[in-house]
Amino acid sequence: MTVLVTGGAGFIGSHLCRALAAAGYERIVALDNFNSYYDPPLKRASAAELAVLPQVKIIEADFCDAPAMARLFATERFRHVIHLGGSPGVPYSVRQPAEVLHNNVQGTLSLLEAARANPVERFLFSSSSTVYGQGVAAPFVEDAPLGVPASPYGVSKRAAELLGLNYFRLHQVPFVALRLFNVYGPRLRPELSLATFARKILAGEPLPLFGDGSVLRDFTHVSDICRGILSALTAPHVAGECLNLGHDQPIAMRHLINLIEQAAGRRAQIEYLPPRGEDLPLTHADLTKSRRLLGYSPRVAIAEGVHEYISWLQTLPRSSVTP
Ligand SMILES: Cc1cn([C@H]2C[C@H](O)[C@@H](COP(=O)(O)OP(=O)(O)O[C@H]3O[C@H](C)C(=O)[C@H](O)[C@H]3O)O2)c(=O)[nH]c1=O
Repeated sequence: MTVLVTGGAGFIGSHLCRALAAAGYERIVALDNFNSYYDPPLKRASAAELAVLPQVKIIEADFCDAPAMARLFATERFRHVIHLGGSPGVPYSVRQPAEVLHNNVQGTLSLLEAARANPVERFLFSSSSTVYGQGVAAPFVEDAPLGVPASPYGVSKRAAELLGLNYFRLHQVPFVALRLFNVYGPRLRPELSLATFARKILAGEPLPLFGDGSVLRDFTHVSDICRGILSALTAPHVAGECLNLGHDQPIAMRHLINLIEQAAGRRAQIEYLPPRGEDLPLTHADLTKSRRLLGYSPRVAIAEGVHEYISWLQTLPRSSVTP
């Protein structure tokens, strides 16, 4: 019985494949198209480390290629699909909306179609806190009305959620939308705030801060996210649901900078830039539903996670840390 992980060589995917193997899943297909969204050698290195695990098979393919996915699903007979892949960047989606909509919506559709023809026990989709949009009261509750997303990325995640929920109703694909809140940890994508700030501070360069540092983010450690995903594979009564995987303790960006300063033992220089229209002022997960349905309870405090991240960054060769 095989589990498919799309985006398997990416940041969350590479952690998840290890967590699945450690939890006893014996065959894991990590699908990735190794696109150039961020440093391809980083992903190749991550895939090479994964390939050492006997449970993991890496397949290089594009999940937007519907005929290829139909063939793959017919051959592999997946038990579970965990769809993490896609175009992940909020500002990138403002620059390249067509590409992001294609990868995140068309790509999800081609996997849903393949799962419709080759039934699976669970289809987990990595959605995002960005679907909550503007003007929603915090903490964000899954079944309360949503605002308009601030970015094409948020739109694409909401559209993909709606497709999956529709396939659950029409075709009984056991779809679950997991709304992830600012996931971080070792191997974090280098363009995100924690990675950017840490690299700049270690290099003694000014870091770019959009706004005055009061933006709040509910940073969630990747190990907590992996525990939530594993629970969602087997928990009863979750098909057709949207569930938050967050930390429920938002911090201001200026506090994040302080934590990095403490962990790195260096002071930050800050270049203040105007706020960006695509950024929500706040993300904050209400965890009532995911605690009830998944037994989800995040364990890693942000100070501990930032410390771990800085220690990991300092193990890398100097050339790959330089911003
Ligand atoms: C890279 C960068 C960011 N920022 C600001 C922009 C935001 O207000 C805040 C957090 O940005 P970050 O890049 O950490 O992540 P988000 O834009 O919240 O989006 C991320 O979290 C959601 C849930 C996803 O679903 C996305 O996949 C993921 O990209 O810091 C800066 O001020 N300077 C910088 O250099």
